[in-house]
Amino acid sequence: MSLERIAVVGAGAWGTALALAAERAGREVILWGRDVEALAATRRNDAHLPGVAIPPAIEITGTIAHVAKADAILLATPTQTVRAVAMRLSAIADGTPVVICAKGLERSTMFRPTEVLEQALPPADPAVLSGPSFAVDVAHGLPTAVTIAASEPKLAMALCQALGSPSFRPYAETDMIGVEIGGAFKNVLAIAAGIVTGRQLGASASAALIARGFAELRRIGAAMGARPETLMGLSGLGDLVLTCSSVQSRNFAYGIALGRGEAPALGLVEGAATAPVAREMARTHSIQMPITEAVAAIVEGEIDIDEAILALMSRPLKHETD
Ligand SMILES: NC(=O)C1=CN([C@@H]2O[C@H](COP(=O)(O)OP(=O)(O)OC[C@H]3O[C@@H](n4cnc5c(N)ncnc54)[C@H](O)[C@@H]3O)[C@@H](O)[C@H]2O)C=CC1
Ligand SMILES: O=C(CO)COP(=O)(O)O
Repeated sequence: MSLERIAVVGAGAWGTALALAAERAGREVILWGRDVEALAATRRNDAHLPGVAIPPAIEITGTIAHVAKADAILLATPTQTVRAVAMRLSAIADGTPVVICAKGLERSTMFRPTEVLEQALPPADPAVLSGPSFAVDVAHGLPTAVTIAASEPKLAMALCQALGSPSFRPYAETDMIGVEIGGAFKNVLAIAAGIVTGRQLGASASAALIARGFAELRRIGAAMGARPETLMGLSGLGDLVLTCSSVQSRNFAYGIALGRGEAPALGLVEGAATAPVAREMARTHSIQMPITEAVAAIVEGEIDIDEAILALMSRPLKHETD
C-alpha cells in the first residue's frame, strides 16, 4: 500500500507541524484549514508556530473538496471538534484512511476519537497517531518518535512509511485503544503535575505524581482492553513524562497557573475537557483513579487545590501494586 498524497485537516500547531513532517518525508501534501487566507499568503503560521516557514510544495487550502485527492487524511483538530469535522469529510472521503491526531475523549459520549470517527464517517479506515511530540519540535525537524496504530497492521506500517523521515520516526502498532487512552489520560495527569509544580510541592512530589499517575493509566488501560506494553511505550509513558515535565505543554502550563492560584491563559487544554469524562469512565469501570478524580474536581470547581492534595495524601495506606 503506497500513500503518496497526504491531506492534513486542521491548520493549527499540530496540523501545520504534521504537514511539514509529511513534506520532509517526500509526500505530496495538502493542508486544509478554516480561515487559511493569511496562512496561504504568508506561508507562516505565526499564531501557532512562530518563525516556521511553510514550503511552497505544501498546498494550503480552505476548500475541503481538495482533501478528496488524498490517499490518507491526518485529522489534527481538537478532540471536541472531531465529530463535526468528520461529518464534513463524509461528503468526500470514501474509505480513505483517516488518522486521528487529537488527544482526548469526546465529552458528550465518552468516546475515543476513533470511535467518534467510526460513527460519524463509517467508510473511513481509522488510525491514530500519538506520542511525545511538541508541534514546535516537529516543525523544526528535531528528532521525534511517535506511534501510529491501526487495526490492520499493513495500514499502520504504510502510514509509518509515508510519514517517516530521518527526523520523524513513527512506530507501527495495532492497539488503537492503548494509544488513544495513553494520549487522552496523560493530558489530565499533566494538569496534576503542573499543579504540583505551580504549588512548589517539590521534585519528589512531581516524581511520585508521575509514577502514581502511570499506575492509574495502566489500570484504566487494562479495563478498556489496552495492551499493557502499549502504555509502556511512546503514547503512554513517553508522552506522560514529556507533558508532566515541560512548560511547553499547555496542559502542564494550565496546571502551573492553577497551582499558583492564577487565571490560566486561554488556549487549547485538552486535559481540562477530558478530565470529567476520564473520571466518569473510571467510575463506570469501578477503577480507582484518585489523581484523575482530583483533577476533574478541581477543573470543575468542586474542590480547592489544598483540599485535593490533603485528600490524596490521606487516603488509606495500601500495597503499591494493588
Ligand atoms: N500542539 C502540539 O504540540 C500537539 C497537539 N496535539 C493534539 O492535536 C490537537 C490539535 O492541537 P493543536 O493543533 O495544538 O491546537 P491549535 O489550537 O494550535 O489548533 C487547532 C486548530 O483547529 C482548528 N479548528 C478548531 N475547530 C475546528 C473545526 N470545527 N473545523 C476546522 N478546524 C477547526 C482551529 O482553527 C485551529 O487551527 C489536540 O488534540 C492536541 O492534543 C498532539 C500532539 C502535539
Ligand atoms: O501532546 C502534546 C505533546 O506530546 C502536546 O501537549 P499539550 O497539548 O499539553 O501542549
